[in-house]
Amino acid sequence: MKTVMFIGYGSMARKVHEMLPKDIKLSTILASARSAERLKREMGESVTIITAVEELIKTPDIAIEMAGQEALKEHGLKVLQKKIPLGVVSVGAFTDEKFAVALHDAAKTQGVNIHLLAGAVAGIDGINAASLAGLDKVIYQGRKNPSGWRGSYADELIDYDSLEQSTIFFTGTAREAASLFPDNSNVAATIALAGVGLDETQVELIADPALTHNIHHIVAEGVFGKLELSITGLPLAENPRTSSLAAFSALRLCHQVNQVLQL
Ligand SMILES: NC(=O)C1=CN([C@@H]2O[C@H](COP(=O)(O)OP(=O)(O)OC[C@H]3O[C@@H](n4cnc5c(N)ncnc54)[C@H](O)[C@@H]3O)[C@@H](O)[C@H]2O)C=CC1
Ligand SMILES: O=C([O-])CC(=O)C(=O)O
Repeated sequence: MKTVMFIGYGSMARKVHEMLPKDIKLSTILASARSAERLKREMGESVTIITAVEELIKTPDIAIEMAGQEALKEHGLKVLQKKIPLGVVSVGAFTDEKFAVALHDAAKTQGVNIHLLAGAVAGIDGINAASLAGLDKVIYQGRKNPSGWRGSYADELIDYDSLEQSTIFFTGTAREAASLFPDNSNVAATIALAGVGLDETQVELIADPALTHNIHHIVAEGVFGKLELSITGLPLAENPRTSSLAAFSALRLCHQVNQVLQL
């Protein structure tokens, strides 16, 4: 039986746990100090709850971060230093160049991989393949109901009470988007790292009170031709910021632990 450690046990991680394949066991949760005691009561003996990588007793086959950019910065390096492959959803942390280099070097030294998950979007494979031949431009638009932006830096840019129609409240680069909106725009960083980079990928963020889904629209043009892709993703019931597909992309990595055929 292969084992997985989750870093963070919020909306996304709970969904992945609920759907884990039978041959993968959640052995450990690396939780925040605030939630550790509550999780110990909830999980009983079945899952070990720790708050630091140093407390790890049995090494899992893979660790998946689903806790936020700061948590990735807190635990990512230590996970890799234990030779544990690492799945990452808070890809926006890679906007911090020093951290990105340190994480990359640690993985290389230890001989393990970092899996940057596609998260809430699709088409990362195609964008990455196209980038090898040359991409002229990549544009990402993220549209959510205002509830999907609340609690972020958007609060300073949007007057929620008077918002009646679809409104672009941010235009900038993927680097700016993923660092200004760390819980809502990690996909901008993922698309950028697959394609033309964090400073060349154009991003527009939109609040639309009529929306019940999170809409991700990507346009990429280059030597290969043109890609235009739109995802109308259902948010997780527990967290309107997070599209359910992001959880399923982490679930996919759990499946891949036992898969010979890697799609
Ligand atoms: N790439 C993508 O498509 C997406 C990425 N994300 C990223 O995934 C993260 C998780 O999303 P949700 O589960 O919806 O958020 P959530 O807020 O429901 O859960 C986050 C969990 O992480 C825990 N946590 C926070 N700091 C921690 C730390 N230092 N160590 C251990 N645990 C810690 C919290 O206690 C909470 O249980 C988001 O913060 C965002 O960075 C979210 C949506 C899409
Ligand atoms: O789940 C989504 O719709 C995208 C998201 O929050 C992120 O990229 O951080």
